[in-house]
Amino acid sequence: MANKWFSAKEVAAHSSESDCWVIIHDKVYDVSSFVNDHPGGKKILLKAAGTDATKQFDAFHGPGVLEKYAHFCIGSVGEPPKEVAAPSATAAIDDDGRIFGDMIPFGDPSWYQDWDSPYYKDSHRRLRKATRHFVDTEIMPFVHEWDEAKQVPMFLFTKCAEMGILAAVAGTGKLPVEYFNVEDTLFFRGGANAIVPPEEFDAFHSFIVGDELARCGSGGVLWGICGGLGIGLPPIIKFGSDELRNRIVPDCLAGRKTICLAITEPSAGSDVANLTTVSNETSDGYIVNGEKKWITNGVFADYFTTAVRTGGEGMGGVSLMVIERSMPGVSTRQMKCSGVWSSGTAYINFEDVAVPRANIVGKENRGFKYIMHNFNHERMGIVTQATRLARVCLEESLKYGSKRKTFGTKLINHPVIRNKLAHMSRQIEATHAWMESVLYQTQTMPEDMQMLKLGGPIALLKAQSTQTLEYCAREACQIFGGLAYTRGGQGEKVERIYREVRAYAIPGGSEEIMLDLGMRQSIKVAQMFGAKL
Ligand code: HEM
Repeated sequence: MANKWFSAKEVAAHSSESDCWVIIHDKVYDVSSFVNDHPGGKKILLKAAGTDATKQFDAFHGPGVLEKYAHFCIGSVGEPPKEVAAPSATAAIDDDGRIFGDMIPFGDPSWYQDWDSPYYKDSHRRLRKATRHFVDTEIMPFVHEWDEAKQVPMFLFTKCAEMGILAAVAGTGKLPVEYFNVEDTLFFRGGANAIVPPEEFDAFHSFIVGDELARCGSGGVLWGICGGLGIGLPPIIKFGSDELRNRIVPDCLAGRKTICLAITEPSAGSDVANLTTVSNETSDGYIVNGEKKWITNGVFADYFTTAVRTGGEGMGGVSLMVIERSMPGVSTRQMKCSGVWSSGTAYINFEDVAVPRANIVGKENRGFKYIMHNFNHERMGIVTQATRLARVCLEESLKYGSKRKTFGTKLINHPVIRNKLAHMSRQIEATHAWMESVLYQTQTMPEDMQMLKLGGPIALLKAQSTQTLEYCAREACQIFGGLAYTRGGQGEKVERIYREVRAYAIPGGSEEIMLDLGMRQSIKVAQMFGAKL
């Protein structure tokens, strides 16, 4: 951004179609080259030419527009400061990290807003700040573009790897330091002085990265970055042979290759035990035939961690194996879905694909167990994202509601709107508190106990989070009115989130299955521990 200073009089001299400047929030924008392309129209922009158009601008645009068009900024209005500029307001209030973010009520979790919490320490606060900066500058301004293009750019994976994001969300509960160089990442380099010293990494660090990423307000971008990696890689890290791990994991964590999990089929969704992709054994491996459907990242992934029937019927005959895009007989096509557009949801065909024995994950016919191992982690990822997306709906509604006026007063002054905001807030805060409590168990409870005791609560929590998301998305759309019915612009996030609700409520266990499983499992576990039911 240029560091020049202009008087209001100087700006006023640039008020024609070929020479058009406007002042917005004390910054001067030269929009001469944009007049004819302005989505709101040429005339309306020209009417504001040479003037301070802050008020009109704020009424019609979301905050991301100025970031995206920062290249039009040629300087500021007023006198240059006599001394070196004071630190920004955010830096001033951010010294001890107790206050962070915009302070919109319930727009961020309570530990951002000066509440005490037993879960977070300085490394969590530093990570929160670094991740937010990355999302604000490298992701948020481009989300709409990527979504409309129906793909995230491949350079995003290397950027995320360089931050340490891919390693943080790789999903094994700890940092997979054997497979990436911590000194190559912003988060983890520097030993004891790192943003997060690697040995301090815990479930809350991973959670913060997922939570802050979800502020981008796009399930497509979120799943584009980590929807495949977060569930496709853990089985390999946990159960793969040394050779398989060393061949695949470092490339995926460095963003050089991408991976996805291929389980669901056209006729086997939540019903994993009945999948029909089959293999015939050969002397050096398998010949695989079958179809997979709704596979996140399948459009571009290099590796498919695939559930294949290698044995008899039911869950005991399923293996996990890594199928590679380069293998003859693999073809993928993009599916047309309501949401998560940029995540590359694919329909996959395997036709006589020869898969070497070395690509089997763990032991033959143990795939069902490995898949089950993944579920708690996958569901907690969905809970994290769904809860933040619900918060985004609330935050956007509060921001919009405090500038949009109807019947002579701001929307937030209408009790009927405040009632909606209240119901959104109470559900988000309740879900968030439960989520933190469960997360804490994932880092204190032995892993075998987690499998037993957390499966039920996590299933219920998943349903809680997606129903909260559904409620908040709906109410936010009502608050935004027509703006939530058009793609892009001020209602961009809520319009998209509303379309993406089902992408959270169905995969990873539909609400119906989650609610039933959650109760069934909880009753069974309680009985095991002595409840007389
Ligand atoms: C730096 C200057 C400006 C830029 C970069 C800009 C950019 C944009 C963009 C990208 C949109 C599409 C909607 C969105 O993404 O939010 C838009 C829409 C619009 N803009 Fe601007 N704009 C500027 C200044 C202004 C000014 C000064 C006015 C009014 C005086 C204005 C009035 C509008 C209107 C009425 C719309 C349509 C809103 C709608 O669809 O609801 N813009 N502008």
